[in-house]
Amino acid sequence: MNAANDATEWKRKYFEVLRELERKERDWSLGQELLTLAVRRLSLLAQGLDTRLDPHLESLRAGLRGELDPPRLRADLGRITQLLDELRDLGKNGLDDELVRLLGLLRLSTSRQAAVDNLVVRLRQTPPPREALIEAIAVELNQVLLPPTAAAPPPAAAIPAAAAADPARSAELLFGSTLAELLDGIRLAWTPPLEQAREALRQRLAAGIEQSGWHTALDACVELVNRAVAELGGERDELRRFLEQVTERLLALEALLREQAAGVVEARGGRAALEGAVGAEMRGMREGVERARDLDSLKRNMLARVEQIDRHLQAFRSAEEGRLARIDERVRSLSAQLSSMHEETRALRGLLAEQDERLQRDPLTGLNNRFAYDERLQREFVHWQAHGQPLALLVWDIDHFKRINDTLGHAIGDQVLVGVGRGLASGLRGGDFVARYGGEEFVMLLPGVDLDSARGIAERIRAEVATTHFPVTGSDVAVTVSCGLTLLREGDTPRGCFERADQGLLAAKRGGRNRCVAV
Ligand SMILES: Nc1nc2c(ncn2[C@@H]2O[C@H](COP(=O)(O)OP(=O)(O)OP(=O)(O)O)[C@@H](O)[C@H]2O)c(=O)[nH]1
Repeated sequence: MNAANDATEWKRKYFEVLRELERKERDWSLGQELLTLAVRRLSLLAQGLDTRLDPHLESLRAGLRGELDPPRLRADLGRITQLLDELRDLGKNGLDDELVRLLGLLRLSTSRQAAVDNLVVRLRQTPPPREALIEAIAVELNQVLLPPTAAAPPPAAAIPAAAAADPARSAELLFGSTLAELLDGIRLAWTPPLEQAREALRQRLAAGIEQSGWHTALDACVELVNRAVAELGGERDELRRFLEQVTERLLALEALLREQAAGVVEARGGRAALEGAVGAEMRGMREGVERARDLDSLKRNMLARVEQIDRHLQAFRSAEEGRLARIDERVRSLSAQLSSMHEETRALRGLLAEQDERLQRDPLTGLNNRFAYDERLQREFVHWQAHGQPLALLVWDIDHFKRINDTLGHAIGDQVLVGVGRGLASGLRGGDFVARYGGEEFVMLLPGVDLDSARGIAERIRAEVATTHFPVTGSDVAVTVSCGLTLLREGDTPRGCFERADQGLLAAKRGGRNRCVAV
């Protein structure tokens, strides 16, 4: 009886254990299937983020469809995490949009498809806060994940030995460790607080996640990744602002540099050195930006470079100031010298003009002298050669002047010379020229006057002198003058022309004086 009872009891216990084992096996299979689906759904979340990522996500999903192949899964996960690392500029809103889009891409059983489609429409119309969005998606995923499907055999290597006897526990551990591995592989720029949160979540996941907490664990992972992405965006904004500030400061420095450098011709060497130094710092900045792994080191590098540029500029400016002060001093002394030279030159020029005037003026009569006449005749001769305008040359001589000297004295003779000179000059118009040639002899140059006109002018002057009583000390004196005149002719030299006029004068003297002879 006892033996029979024992046998019955043993069988009952055996069947109980068998049922329990079958139940756990079903649970484990369900867990395994759910885990597979979770990873596939996670991969779907990332689908479409980047075309390079998509083939690996598809490969990962394909790997999860058949028998699990851990080395292949690990390879796919490695490549996916590496690519995720490159997708740092993914925005928070973009990820939310992707969640909704991916939810819309799910192809489910007819009963769930309508509910999911409905949810997608509602989310697109009025996007809820992100927490609510994740909650809604998690609810739908849970609905999809809960009905069991055909069980896949577990990969022996994926089941921890300690948990092998407990399939449910194995599923919890596998789910947790897979998520932890995924989380581990996401190489975003984790800030210290986020890194702490990630470590805490990873430990929680590694300890295993009960089936009822899977959607919360998924939420936590997505939430953490979104926070990291958002912080990355914030950090990028901060970096952009910082770089803008640096750029502004550099532009200000550059403007100052240009201002300092403007007009400084001699400072080429200093400027080249400064430009070289600034250029090196700028190159350092660029390399710093390329090498910088985080904002703090980038900021330190940038500020150090900017300060270095500032120092170069200060050194350049003080060198420039010294140089400009020396130039200023030199310029001041030069301008003092220049103004004194200018004064001296002006005085000298006045003196020269005075001397020139004296050189060209006859001191007795105040008329042009022989020297001035030679110069003027030369000029008129050149002009005549160029333009062919007539030029009349008249030579005058006071008749019997020796007698005046002899009878009235030399001093009275001088006064007569002055009077006659004045008389000759008063008979001319602007542009004409009269000079005392020497002794009691005078010459005239009448530009633009033909021979007839010259003869007329000479006659008028001669008559004027003949009828004038020139005042002298205590009396007045009447004199007559004779004139020989001619025009410049082809082949003439100034001297030849004068000699011809002189011949005319001689003829006038011979002809009885007080007359004009044109030749
Ligand atoms: N007072 C004065 N006499 C001068 C000056 N220059 C020349 N004479 C005189 O002028 C006189 C010129 O005399 P002549 O050359 O003989 O001729 P003239 O007496 O004028 O006789 P004709 O010319 O033939 O009419 C000389 O006695 C000179 O000494 C001068 O600057 N002042």
